[in-house]
Amino acid sequence: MASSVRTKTSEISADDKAAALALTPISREIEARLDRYVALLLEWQAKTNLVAPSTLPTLWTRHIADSLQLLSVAPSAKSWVDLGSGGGFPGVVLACALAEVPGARIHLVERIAKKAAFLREAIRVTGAPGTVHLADIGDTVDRIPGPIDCVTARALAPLHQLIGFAEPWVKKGAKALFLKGQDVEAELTEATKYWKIVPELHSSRTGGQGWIVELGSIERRQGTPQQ
Ligand SMILES: C[S@@+](CC[C@H](N)C(=O)[O-])C[C@H]1O[C@@H](n2cnc3c(N)ncnc32)[C@H](O)[C@@H]1O
Repeated sequence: MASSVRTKTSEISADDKAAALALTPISREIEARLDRYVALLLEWQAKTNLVAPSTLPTLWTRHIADSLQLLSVAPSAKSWVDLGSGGGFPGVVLACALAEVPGARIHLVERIAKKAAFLREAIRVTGAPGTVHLADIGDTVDRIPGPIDCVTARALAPLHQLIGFAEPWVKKGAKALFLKGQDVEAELTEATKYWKIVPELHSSRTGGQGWIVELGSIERRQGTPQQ
C-alpha cells in the first residue's frame, strides 16, 4: 500500500501546492502534517468518495488553502466545531494548522460512519488535536464541551439551514464562519426571512467566487418555523 500511496501523492501538482502555500503560508511542520493527511486522503479516495475526483489536481488550492484561510478571520480561536466534516475540510486542515497551539481542539461532526472512520485515521496519522463525533449535528450540541470559539461548515447546506445548526453555539458566544460560493447573496436573502443576522462577508483568498460568511450573533425571527 505504501508504494501506491507514494504513486498517488506524486500525482498531486507541485505547482498547485506552491500556489496554495503562497496564498496561505504555513510552517514546515504544519506542511508535513498536511502532507500526511493528503497521502491518507488519496489512499482512501480510491474506496470512499471524499472529494469530487475532478478537484484532486487542485486539492491544495481548492480544498486546503480554502480551509486554511479561516484562520485569518479568527486568528486567536482555539476551540472549533466543524459541521459535516466529510473528507476533513476545513476541520482536519484546521486541526493540523493548530496542532502546536496549546489548548487548541477541533471537533469534527460527521454522520456517515465510513467518513468518520477516515477522519479518525486522519487525526491519528497527523497527530492533530481533533475529536471526531460520529453523529447527526442536532445530537452533538450537548455532547461537545464548551466554550467554543468558532463553528464552521463548508458544502453542507443552504445558509438558512447552517444558521439553524450553528445557533446554539453562537448563542453561547461562538462565531460562525461558513465557506460559501457565488450564490451567497441569494442565500443571505433567503436566510434573512428566518433570521436576524448582521453578516460580515470576506471574499475568498483562493480566487473564484467564494466567500466566508461571518456571523457573531443569530436571532430567530418571531413566527418563523424551525429550520
Ligand atoms: C458535501 S459534504 C462536504 C464535506 C466537507 N465539509 C467539504 O467541504 O469537503 C457534506 C458532509 O456533511 C455530512 N452531513 C450532512 N448532514 C449532516 C448532519 N445533519 N449531521 C452530520 N453530518 C452531516 C455528510 O455526510 C457529508 O459528509
